[in-house]
Amino acid sequence: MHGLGNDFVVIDGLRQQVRLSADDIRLLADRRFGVGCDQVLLVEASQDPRADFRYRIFNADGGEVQQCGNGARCFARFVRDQGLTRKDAIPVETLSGLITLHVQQDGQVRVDMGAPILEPARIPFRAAGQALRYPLKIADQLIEIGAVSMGNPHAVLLVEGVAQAPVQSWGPIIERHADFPERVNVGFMERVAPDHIRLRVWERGAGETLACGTNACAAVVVGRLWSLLASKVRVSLPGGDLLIRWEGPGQPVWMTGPAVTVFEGTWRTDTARRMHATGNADPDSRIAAGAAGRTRIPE
Ligand SMILES: N[C@H](CCC[C@H](N)C(=O)O)C(=O)O
Repeated sequence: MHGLGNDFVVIDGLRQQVRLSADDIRLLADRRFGVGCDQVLLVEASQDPRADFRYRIFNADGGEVQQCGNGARCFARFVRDQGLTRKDAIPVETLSGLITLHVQQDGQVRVDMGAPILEPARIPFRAAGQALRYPLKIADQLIEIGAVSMGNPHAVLLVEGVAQAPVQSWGPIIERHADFPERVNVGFMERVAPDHIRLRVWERGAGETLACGTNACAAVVVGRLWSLLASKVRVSLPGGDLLIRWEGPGQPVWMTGPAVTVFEGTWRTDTARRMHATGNADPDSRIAAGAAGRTRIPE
């Protein structure tokens, strides 16, 4: 499935017993040796009486994370299309708490992503205290960022134009900056108008993606805190547009956008693991292929 080109392998953990290691996730997410995706979503029964389901989110690097905006919409589409619920308002448990998904008549999904978290310790982000703008030293430069959690951590910086933004160079540096002890997703925001931004995102554990729902929320929060944006903003990402609404501190962020199913299938974990384990690519050629960016070869 995908939400604006941010793609997912969504696994039914309700009607089958699923146990995947971090290696399995990396292999499944690999675009040559596996199926290929930015994140893997695992749908399971909820432990929370207020929700019928929980869904777990794993980045392509195998790490489990707290929240995923595009993934939440795809989860809603999945449980509806699989006949697992007939509700229009679907409460779901995630690592960062309960969120409610609304499947609309037009096929779009509207999500209450909860209120943004601005206290540095809860992002987590190392800072002297809470502020609107934070200095961040990268290489020999001092840049200014906003820092927000949507259940998962986000840094947002303003750029003149997203096309020339240093996503590939600064993205990985900021993702692993010492001031973000759990790493961070990095948004490069171009303000077009009070109700319109362009955004490119280097995602924690996945690299640059075509869209990132939680960073779109975080960017609008930062833009409003910096008095640059209105309460309703069209966020144009490389994969398409999201509509984000935020009335101000303490209020929830609402995200509306599409969710598309592109394929259904069966992943043969046994053969995939065995075939990969016996793969005879010699280390040098694997490294060369990886270096050429042709594929992300799991270790
Ligand atoms: N890379 C994110 C998880 C996926 C978020 C993104 N795909 C979205 O749509 O919000 C993280 O490590 O927190």
